[in-house]
Amino acid sequence: MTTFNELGISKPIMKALEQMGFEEATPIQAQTIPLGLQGKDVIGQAQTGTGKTAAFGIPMIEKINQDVKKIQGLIVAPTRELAIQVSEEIHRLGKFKGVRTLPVYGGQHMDRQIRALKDGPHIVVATPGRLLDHIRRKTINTSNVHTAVLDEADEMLNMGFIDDIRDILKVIPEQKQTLLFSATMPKEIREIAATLMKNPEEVKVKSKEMTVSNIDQFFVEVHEKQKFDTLTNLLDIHGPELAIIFGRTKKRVDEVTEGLHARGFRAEGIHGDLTQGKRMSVLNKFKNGRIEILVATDVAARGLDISGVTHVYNFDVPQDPESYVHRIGRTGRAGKAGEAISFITPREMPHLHLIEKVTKSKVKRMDAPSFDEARRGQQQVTVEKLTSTINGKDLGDYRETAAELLEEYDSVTVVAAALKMMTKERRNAPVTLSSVQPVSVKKPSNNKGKKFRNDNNRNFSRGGKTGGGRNRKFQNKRPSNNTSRKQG
Ligand SMILES: Nc1ncnc2c1ncn2[C@@H]1O[C@H](COP(=O)(O)OP(=O)(O)OP(=O)(O)O)[C@@H](O)[C@H]1O
Ligand SMILES: [Mg+2]
Repeated sequence: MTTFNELGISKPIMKALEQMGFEEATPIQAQTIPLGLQGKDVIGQAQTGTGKTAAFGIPMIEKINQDVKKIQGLIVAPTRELAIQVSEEIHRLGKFKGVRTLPVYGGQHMDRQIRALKDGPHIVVATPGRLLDHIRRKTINTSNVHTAVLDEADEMLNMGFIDDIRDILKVIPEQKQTLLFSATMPKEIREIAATLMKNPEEVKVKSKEMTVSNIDQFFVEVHEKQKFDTLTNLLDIHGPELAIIFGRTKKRVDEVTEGLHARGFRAEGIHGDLTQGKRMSVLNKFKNGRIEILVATDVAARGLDISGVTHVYNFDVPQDPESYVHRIGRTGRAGKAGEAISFITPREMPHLHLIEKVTKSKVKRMDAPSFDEARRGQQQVTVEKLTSTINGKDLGDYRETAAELLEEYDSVTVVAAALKMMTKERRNAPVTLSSVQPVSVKKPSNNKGKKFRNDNNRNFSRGGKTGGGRNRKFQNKRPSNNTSRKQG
């Protein structure tokens, strides 16, 4: 265990960490903060939800001279929502030092952005396309940047972004420090990374699996046509606090969302075809629990840190093992428990085996529940609510009313009626989705860099609070590292 004090962190940042409830450094933070402070180039790999943002954020903030109103730190992230989230975390960490941070991303008014940039932020967190736009218009000056970070580095160095990244790094002073972070780092991407850095130190938090141990991983073998019923049955049984359902395409996301509405679930979809305003509003609704289900393309797979996500469903199997790691990593963050359930059609079983092999994790079989089991599962969710009320709350004058009721009816009838009222019975509306092709196994050598940038993967950004809170001690049962890659 390493305390932040031992890492030699300055007072204003210590104060921020205390306010954020960070009690001790996570392994990736303990290992990379000293290197960052020494000015070394670093490739940092650690599992999802283990605090990589602060691992690169803290040393960057330490090195900012807040009296110089120029951009000194640049962080590049693959999606808009992620740029906003990282910017918010950097703001929280740096506020007592007076460090000013600005997120800069596509889909936002250029004029407003230019005005905010004129105010002289110290750190800019940007998506690559919009950043390049500003560099070309000379509305962002990178000549004072001493630290550059690529968050989700393997994704940023993948086919869709690599040229932009090279162009961005070209205009930053040669003597800069470059930090690359991700939960996944396929070998061929690591090789590209090394060409952009000076003798980078590679820090890999040791762990057998790429995925975090606090996520229980399951698969359900299910035919395409049965997927939707299986999904709603599972949702009834699991009663997730917040759930993310990943679908392969935008159309798929829209159809699943509509289907869920038809069956009475509070769900909204998020993908790259929506306006930025809509994307933000959907994400915010999800974060404050006004909707309980987010249906998403891979645009939401990387980096997003939303507290309360208890379940991730891969309605469609992810295209590659790295995407699997990031998708399921939206739950089980900061030591919390989570469950991930992947739907696999019989023809896709080899693909599941590839995922297991590359991530070195065991995905357990779960039987698809029947409609009857789902009904009983729903009732069980109600029973749990009822028992926690019995145990936890002062029932006051409800007891009196209950006693009166029991003079008139027998106890089983009274409890059954209460359960029926409390249970959200689903409408069993028929839902048919358009058919899709099963995913086939890709040969491992098949230039991994060139993955399908199929959907809206680019330009996802997320806004809003990170799971804040007091005393957030990392209870990671088995701290380990992980791996990540593309999407955007
Ligand atoms: N030392 C710490 N103690 C307690 N909580 C922490 C600590 N460091 C980070 N956190 C919290 O843990 C959560 C996950 O952190 P973060 O988003 O940086 O993870 P990550 O490693 O970047 O994950 P991903 O690979 O999914 O991007 C955040 O809510 C963050 O505020
Ligand atoms: Mg991250």
